[in-house]
Amino acid sequence: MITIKDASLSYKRNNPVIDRIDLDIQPGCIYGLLGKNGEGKTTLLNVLSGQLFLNEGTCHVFGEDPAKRNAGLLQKLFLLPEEINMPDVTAMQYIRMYAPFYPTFSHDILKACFESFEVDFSARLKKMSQGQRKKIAITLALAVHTPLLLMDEPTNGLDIPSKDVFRKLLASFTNEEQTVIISTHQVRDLESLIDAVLILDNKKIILNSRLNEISRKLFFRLTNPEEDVLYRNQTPFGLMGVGENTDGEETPVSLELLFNAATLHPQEIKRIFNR
Ligand SMILES: Nc1ncnc2c1ncn2[C@@H]1O[C@H](COP(=O)(O)OP(=O)(O)OP(=O)(O)O)[C@@H](O)[C@H]1O
Repeated sequence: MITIKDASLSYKRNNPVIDRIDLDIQPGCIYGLLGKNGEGKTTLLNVLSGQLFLNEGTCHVFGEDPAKRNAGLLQKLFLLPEEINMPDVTAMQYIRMYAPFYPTFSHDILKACFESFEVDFSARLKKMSQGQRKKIAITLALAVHTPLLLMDEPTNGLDIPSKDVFRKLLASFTNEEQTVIISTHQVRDLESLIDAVLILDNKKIILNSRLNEISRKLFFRLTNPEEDVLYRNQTPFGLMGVGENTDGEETPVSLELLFNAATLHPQEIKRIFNR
């Protein structure tokens, strides 16, 4: 449903942010998009939503080039940006400004989000805190219920209980017909929510894999110092490590260990995932 081929984008001449990347995104999955600061996550989400244009290569979303900004395609996708400039209207007026554009808009989801986030939808956005405004923005993103939902750091600014509410709402109100891509540094907020991981590093996609494939190919557990691992980290419980899973071990994926292993050893990760 998303196919990117040989794609490059530069803000400055001869300095691409993404460089000849290929990417296939399957429908019906929640993807976690990970990458260090400045690696191009926001840029990629903007390309997918038709707000930035590639210098080279092609991008197709539901078979169309988002750069053409056809209304039919724009109705099928929604980008929740990290920072949003909101007008001086009430939360409900804000939602009503956008709702008519999206044929998939769901009043049931809207009601559930307002109730769960406990926000006053008659309050003016300009008088809300940053976190309260974020809840309104997330509410709109979930309620439009588009087949493709792109979220840039959605949990930034949310308090701890609201992060939990966000996870529950996302899990309840997305279905197999929707694809969600969530860019974040808060990997703990994504654990138990995502089905697949994308890692952007050094201008390339160095991993695009479902969690079940990741746990088939890698182990994540306490290790002894002599063991051959890709990356390990001292924790209060001992040395947690990630390594190639050659014995059919079944261990839960740690996104933090995975990210460190992949960015430190991209070639090894490529070898393991291509075998
Ligand atoms: N409008 C712009 N003009 C010039 N350079 C830009 C512009 N927007 C982003 N960049 C540069 O492109 C690179 C990628 O930025 P981007 O915001 O996509 O990264 P990111 O992975 O989302 O970062 P972060 O995790 O810090 O939010 C950075 O080096 C950034 O400085």
